[in-house]
Amino acid sequence: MTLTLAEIKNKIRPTADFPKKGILFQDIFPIFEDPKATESLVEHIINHLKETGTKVDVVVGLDSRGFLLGPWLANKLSAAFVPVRKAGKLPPPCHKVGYTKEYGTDYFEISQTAIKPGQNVLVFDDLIATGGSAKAAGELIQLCGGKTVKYVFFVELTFLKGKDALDAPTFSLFQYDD
Ligand SMILES: O=P(O)(O)OC[C@H]1O[C@H](OP(=O)(O)OP(=O)(O)O)[C@H](O)[C@@H]1O
Ligand SMILES: Nc1ncnc2[nH]cnc12
Ligand SMILES: [Mg+2]
Repeated sequence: MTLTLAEIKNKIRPTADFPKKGILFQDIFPIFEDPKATESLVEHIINHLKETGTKVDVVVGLDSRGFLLGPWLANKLSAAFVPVRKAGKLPPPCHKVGYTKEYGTDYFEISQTAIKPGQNVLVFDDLIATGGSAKAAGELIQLCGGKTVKYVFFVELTFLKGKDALDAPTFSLFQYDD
């Protein structure tokens, strides 16, 4: 039995002032404590992609929470999976970009050879806040010659307007507006 979006959203656990004062942290890990909820999450995403006829050659998952379902989605779409990793984790040659997220700054890297020029890429992550992380992933995909066709998240913090920074349409299952 597939869980409804409302049933899955109920499992997300908010914590005030984590990891920094002023941040309301939305913890998605309790969803994964329930295998049915996890499976339903995948089903809801795949149904949307099928309904919208999204053609995907490569799913790019963002280190680290984008690795939770990225390979699973790639498998369901018969697509490749490619990781974007935090700096220093992937062997060279890599492309590298710096970015700012809701509670810090970081660097992301991608293997220069993992995406072939012209491939259609879907970026997957658990959550979009300011959009800094997803935008950096889009820049890395451009450096590889790939074309980002969609950004997919479970959670969107709409009040931070992260999707305005992105170069392709976004899809999110759960929105929080404060
Ligand atoms: O839209 P933004 O403001 O860029 O924030 C969103 C990003 O922040 C979190 O990752 P984080 O870097 O905290 O690390 P993790 O995935 O390894 O937990 C989250 O998983 C997203 O990747
Ligand atoms: N408010 C938030 N909750 C969980 N993960 C996040 N990543 C960036 N902002 C976040
Ligand atoms: Mg992350």
